[in-house]
Amino acid sequence: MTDLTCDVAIIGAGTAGLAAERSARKNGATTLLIDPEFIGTTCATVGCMPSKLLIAAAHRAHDARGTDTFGVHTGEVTVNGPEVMTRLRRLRDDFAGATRDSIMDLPDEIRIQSRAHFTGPTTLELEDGRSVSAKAVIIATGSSPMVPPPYRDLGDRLLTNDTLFELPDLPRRLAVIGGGIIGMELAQAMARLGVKVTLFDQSDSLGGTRDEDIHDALYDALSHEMTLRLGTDPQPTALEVGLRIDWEGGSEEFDKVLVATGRPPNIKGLGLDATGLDLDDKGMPQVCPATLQCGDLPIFMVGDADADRPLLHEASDEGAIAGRNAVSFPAPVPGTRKVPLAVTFTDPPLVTVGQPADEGAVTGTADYTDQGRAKVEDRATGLARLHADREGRLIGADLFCPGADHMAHLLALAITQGMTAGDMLDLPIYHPTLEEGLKTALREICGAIPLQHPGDRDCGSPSGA
Ligand SMILES: Cc1cc2nc3c(=O)[nH]c(=O)nc-3n(C[C@H](O)[C@H](O)[C@H](O)COP(=O)(O)OP(=O)(O)OC[C@H]3O[C@@H](n4cnc5c(N)ncnc54)[C@H](O)[C@@H]3O)c2cc1C
Ligand SMILES: NC(=O)c1ccc[n+]([C@@H]2O[C@H](COP(=O)([O-])OP(=O)(O)OC[C@H]3O[C@@H](n4cnc5c(N)ncnc54)[C@H](O)[C@@H]3O)[C@@H](O)[C@H]2O)c1
Repeated sequence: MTDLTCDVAIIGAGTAGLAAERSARKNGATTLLIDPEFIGTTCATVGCMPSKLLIAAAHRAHDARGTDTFGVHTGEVTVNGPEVMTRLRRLRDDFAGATRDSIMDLPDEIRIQSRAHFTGPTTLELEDGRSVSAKAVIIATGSSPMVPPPYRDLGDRLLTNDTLFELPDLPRRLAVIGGGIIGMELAQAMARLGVKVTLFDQSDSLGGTRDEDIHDALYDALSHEMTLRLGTDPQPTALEVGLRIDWEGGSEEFDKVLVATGRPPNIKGLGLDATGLDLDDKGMPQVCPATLQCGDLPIFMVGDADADRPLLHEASDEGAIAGRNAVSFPAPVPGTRKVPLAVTFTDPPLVTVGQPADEGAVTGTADYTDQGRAKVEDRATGLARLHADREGRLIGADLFCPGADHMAHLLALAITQGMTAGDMLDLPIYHPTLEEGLKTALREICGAIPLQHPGDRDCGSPSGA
């Protein structure tokens, strides 16, 4: 017997699931939003927002320590760990509370507090034994930290992004396992807050880069703030107090270890094998990135659950596309996917936009170690690489430089609009700004294509540009 029926059932009330529910309802469907907790999204509770709060405190400490060069003397800078963590949790709780309120604003009959698993392509069973029958199902179950076996028995010495933000105080010595996005952001933040940090990765390179020079600049910047041990196979041992990490050729003791070795999709226990979908060796179905449909069934997969572009704005976009397509099934419409944009909030930020420099691309470079505004601010470091096609149209960029998180949006706009390097040079670029640094890269592309240089466009550089 079916206990609940709807047009579209959404499993998971995170960013992607909430967007999917809104979209399906806006398109005329009756919906059910199923989640065991409704505690707020990963972004608000244990992801984007608390991590940025920690990073914000770290930036303040770093800037406070760096004032002497301006002739401004603040005296010794001290970091009060409990105060840092208390502010973090207070604001984090506000963000999470606002998200929870928006969930609670949904009509009661839509919210089903339970875990769900498939019993067929469009039928689900809830933990309390009730069943759900829908015309379409959207999977929006997110992802969770993967903790490799040797770290699982470390008790409270082990931290992941699920537990780090609950610490009452900052640890004195922290091992970070995984030099990907989470590892780099949190390792640098902790180091700037006075924690002695060693970052381990089994790979020889740090994550998030696709350009060798950008990687070298990133490595150089981080290596001044923490110990980097790449290409190692770290192995932990619990001590009476804290833990020891051994690797080939060395060992070091720590108070805590943060494991940031990736976040696989939450598909365990979902019963995907009951759907009839073809599953790969990881148990994942094929998901069309344009429609978010799984195979040819009325099942859609969005957000971190589909493992493609696991970022906040992509989770919202995917939810909205899938919500609409779940209603229009069996005629899903390909959604417009935005220019890929990823920002790692290190200082300076690490950014990728659009395509990498594939064969045939023309690349221009801007050096930020000698850029006027960056020098004014005592932040002169890193570089930007802009990539164009053979016609000079911008197709992508890799940046590790001050202001990269903001300039990335300008570049995404230019790529979306099909602008050439010359078109960008025809826009007003204020002096002296970080954006001005990009002119060097744009001019290099124009020269290499070559693009016609309008007779009335100046090619000089103002002082400190
Ligand atoms: C530390 C950290 C920092 C980050 N920083 C950024 C950032 O700065 N910028 C950025 O763009 N992205 C960032 N991200 C990534 C971003 O947070 C995620 O991409 C986004 O939150 C994914 O949203 P989602 O809806 O897919 O998943 P979630 O928000 O995790 O939602 C999944 C929901 O599914 C529910 N669920 C799971 N299984 C079941 C089941 N069987 N039945 C019912 N419900 C179920 C869960 O309870 C949960 O509510 C960060 C992530 C982390 C971890
Ligand atoms: N600013 C942002 O947008 C932001 C911030 C944080 C997280 N996120 C999202 O969260 C996702 C997950 O981030 P993440 O950093 O956990 O994963 P990741 O995939 O970016 O990095 C994992 C790293 O761990 C290493 N690793 C794996 N197993 C290991 C082991 N046993 N020992 C040592 N190293 C090991 C890998 O080589 C890799 O470098 C990201 O893909 C991103 O989408 C985004």
